[in-house]
Amino acid sequence: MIELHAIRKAFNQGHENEYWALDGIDLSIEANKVTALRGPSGSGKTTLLTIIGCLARPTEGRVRLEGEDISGLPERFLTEIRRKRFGFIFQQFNLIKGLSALDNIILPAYPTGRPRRELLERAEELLVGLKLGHRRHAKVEWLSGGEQQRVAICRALINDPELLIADEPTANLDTHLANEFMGILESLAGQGRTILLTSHDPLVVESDVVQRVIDMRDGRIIDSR
Ligand SMILES: Nc1ncnc2c1ncn2[C@@H]1O[C@H](COP(=O)(O)OP(=O)(O)OP(=O)(O)O)[C@@H](O)[C@H]1O
Repeated sequence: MIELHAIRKAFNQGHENEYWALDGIDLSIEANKVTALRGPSGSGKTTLLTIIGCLARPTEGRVRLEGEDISGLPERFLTEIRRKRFGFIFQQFNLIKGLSALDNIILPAYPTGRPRRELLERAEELLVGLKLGHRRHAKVEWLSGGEQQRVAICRALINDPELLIADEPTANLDTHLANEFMGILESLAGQGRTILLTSHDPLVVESDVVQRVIDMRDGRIIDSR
């Protein structure tokens, strides 16, 4: 689905504090699989996610999506790809306070022009699927951490993305909620979704739901199984 070729990423390029967060990544992310990036803090996992998700551009190297080289596309095309084909679940969930669960979920779908009624129906369906239908009108700041994450998952799914990207999805969850998240992941994987996540949580990377683990260190891939 996605192929990376010789990806390098520098921060503060040309300055005294130039830092190469990724240093030669060749990787192919397969469709319909759950892949995890594992590695110590600072190994480049999040940086790699942002490049795969078209949130950032590599300094060097090529990214191909379904065979098409997207590395050089203008920003508006990348935004379009991001919106239509990827769903993101961030570590801090990034929900908008003051808005209800439903309103948070439909936000990424506004630019698509789909009718609000249709979006609300789909958002409700997603919430019910994650056993949170009864909290649909609650403001997100009233929800527990696990509930907030489920809202974030619904939001990531509202545009029916081919690839779901999650950065340290269990970092803010206790063991019980982390197990609950793994159950959700299992059902999403069962629907044939392609999922890419970063994690150093053994509960995630050692679970049977994760089909491929890629080990990173110092901006490189050191192992892959
Ligand atoms: N905007 C930035 N400016 C400068 N350096 C950065 C920037 N973003 C990341 N880095 C550096 O790049 C390296 C890789 O960071 P990255 O966030 O990808 O690591 P990570 O493996 O996801 O770590 P963690 O597990 O702690 O989230 C780190 O050393 C980090 O300090």
